[in-house]
Amino acid sequence: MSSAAKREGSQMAIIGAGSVGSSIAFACLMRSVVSELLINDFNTKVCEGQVLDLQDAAFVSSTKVRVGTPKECGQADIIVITAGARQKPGESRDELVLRNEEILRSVLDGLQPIKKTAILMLVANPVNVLTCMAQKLSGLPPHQVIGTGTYLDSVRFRVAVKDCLKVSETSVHAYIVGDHGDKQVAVWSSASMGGKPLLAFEEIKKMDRAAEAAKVAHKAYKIIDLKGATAFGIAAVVSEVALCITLNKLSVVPLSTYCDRFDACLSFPISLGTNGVERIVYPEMDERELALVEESAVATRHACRNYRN
Ligand SMILES: NC(=O)C1=CN([C@@H]2O[C@H](COP(=O)(O)OP(=O)(O)OC[C@H]3O[C@@H](n4cnc5c(N)ncnc54)[C@H](O)[C@@H]3O)[C@@H](O)[C@H]2O)C=CC1
Ligand SMILES: CC(=O)C(=O)O
Repeated sequence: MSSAAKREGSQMAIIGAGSVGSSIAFACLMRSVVSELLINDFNTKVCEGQVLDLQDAAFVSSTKVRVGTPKECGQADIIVITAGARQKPGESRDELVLRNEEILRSVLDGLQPIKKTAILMLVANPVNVLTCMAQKLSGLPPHQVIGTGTYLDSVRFRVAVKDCLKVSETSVHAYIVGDHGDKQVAVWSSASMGGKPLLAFEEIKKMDRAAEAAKVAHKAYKIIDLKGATAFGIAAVVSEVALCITLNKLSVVPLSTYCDRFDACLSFPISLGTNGVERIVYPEMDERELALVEESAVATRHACRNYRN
């Protein structure tokens, strides 16, 4: 089936039309990811403004865009949730949890009944905790509820490595796993480029790897200090994830889902298609990396204690 045919008639809904929601809408519009984009925000004035602005850009796209009611959004094939408070400078993602759990609860209520085959994608932070909550409360099977997890962190990681090795980032196979936040883990031990372990390259041996991983983990803080929010990176990520879904690409990308090995919603490479998560891949990790992932699993289990069976 051609890409265009596969996308025919497909709808994506974006809940939350702030910086992140509107940037995601723009990225998806530019890439004609679906036939129709529905945008919803409880701030109806901002929502209408964003939609009118996006409609001005739609002439280069085959996607139509309009305001959607919560009920209409609940019937979309892909539902992206960005509604939520964002970090103030210096604030961690975890500190948003109480505010954003409340918002997510009301968003999910408004979307019901959610289309049985929909893929629900959480973007609002803390994304692992909200993914766990949505797996429990949305009524969808867990493999249809994902979070953007450490995809953006992994992109940031690959850029650091490609700058060091002077190759394109698509040639670097490297993942940040676990937490999309301060406890994220850079998996150096099994990362590779051109079939060769990263740790076997002289440039990587000489690199201050701990400092590079810390820079990746702190990049969002730096952007928030400078401009108040991050938006373009996550927008590119969501457009790519949405294409994986609409085109049933089965690409392996790091996203949040329930990980049985750690009994928590964490971010690990998964293969993703139209039906959602097809498989989870746990990369080889050394003892230190594994211990750090276990630490973030404990923290996530604790944060999700009210939404676990
Ligand atoms: N997962 C990731 O990699 C990233 C996640 N984020 C997260 O995305 C979230 C949104 O960030 P921004 O767009 O910068 O914030 P923002 O403040 O610009 O936009 C949030 C929007 O949500 C809306 N909203 C709040 N409650 C709602 C409800 N019940 N129903 C509908 N809309 C509602 C607000 O009216 C506002 O327009 C934050 O939690 C932020 O931390 C941001 C960047 C990357
Ligand atoms: C804000 C956020 O989660 C990020 O840019 O990574």
